[in-house]
Amino acid sequence: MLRSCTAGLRSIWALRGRREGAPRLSMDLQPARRLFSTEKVIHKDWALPNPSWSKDLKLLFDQFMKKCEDGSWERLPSYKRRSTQESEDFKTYFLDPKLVEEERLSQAQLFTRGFEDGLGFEYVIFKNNDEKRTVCLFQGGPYLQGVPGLLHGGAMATMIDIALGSCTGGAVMTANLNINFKRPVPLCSVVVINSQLDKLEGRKLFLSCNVRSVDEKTLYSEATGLFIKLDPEKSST
Ligand SMILES: CCCCCCCCCCCC(=O)SCCNC(=O)CCNC(=O)[C@H](O)C(C)(C)COP(=O)(O)OP(=O)(O)OC[C@H]1O[C@@H](n2cnc3c(N)ncnc32)[C@H](O)[C@@H]1OP(=O)(O)O
Repeated sequence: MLRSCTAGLRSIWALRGRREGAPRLSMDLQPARRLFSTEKVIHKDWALPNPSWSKDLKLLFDQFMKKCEDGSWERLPSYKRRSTQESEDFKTYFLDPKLVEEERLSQAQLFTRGFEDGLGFEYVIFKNNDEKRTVCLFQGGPYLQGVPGLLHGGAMATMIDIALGSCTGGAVMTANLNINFKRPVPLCSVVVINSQLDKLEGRKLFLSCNVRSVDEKTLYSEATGLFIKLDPEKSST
């Protein structure tokens, strides 16, 4: 499995740069300031297929895109940087200019989108607003290895946090995340994270999810999360 993953990656590296919108490899090695001054890179939607996506991931993606046609589901776009409005919302609560330099902040990006195609987190989230649930399709690449041949639990936890967070909306923070890792996830495989909002209690959002294999036969993890809507009266800094 790992050998096919590596072979796949070799062709990905050969292909990238030819793909529209893909930053060239040489450019990615330049200082972050140059990378982030490129509008095309900042505004690129990363939750779309690229050559590193396996057959399973592409197939599931196509199935969910079909479900989007009647409006019951929507694909959530994913950017390296939050929109200006979102950033402003969070800045109000957390950003003490004494703690984070403006120049550093201008380099900030969502760390799950900081890898070359196929090497790290490849994922897309679909949301059903009426049912208050999301489905995240996730393929963890070779740079997310923990135990040899297996996905690192922290990478799984990251995706679970993002998947649960995608059920919330608005300015929220994770207060509690509880994960039961039941089976190890093979590196480069595709998993499906089904998340739902279970309860809303004031500012508290109680969520849960499970992580399964594409054929649904393997239950990899189960998790619950508590997210808190930020209180405009409070600032954490
Ligand atoms: C595709 C796009 C997707 C995009 C989706 C992207 C999602 C990305 C997700 C990334 C999220 C993160 O990484 S977030 C980073 C990791 N998390 C953090 O750093 C959070 C650090 N903690 C905090 O800043 C704070 O504790 C907050 C904001 C969570 C809560 O502070 P607060 O606003 O002052 O609220 P507070 O009064 O303390 O609590 C409100 C109520 O919640 C309860 N409460 C608070 N914390 C807990 C807790 N751990 N366990 C139980 N209960 C708790 C309190 O008892 C209270 O209940 P009651 O008295 O009202 O009953």
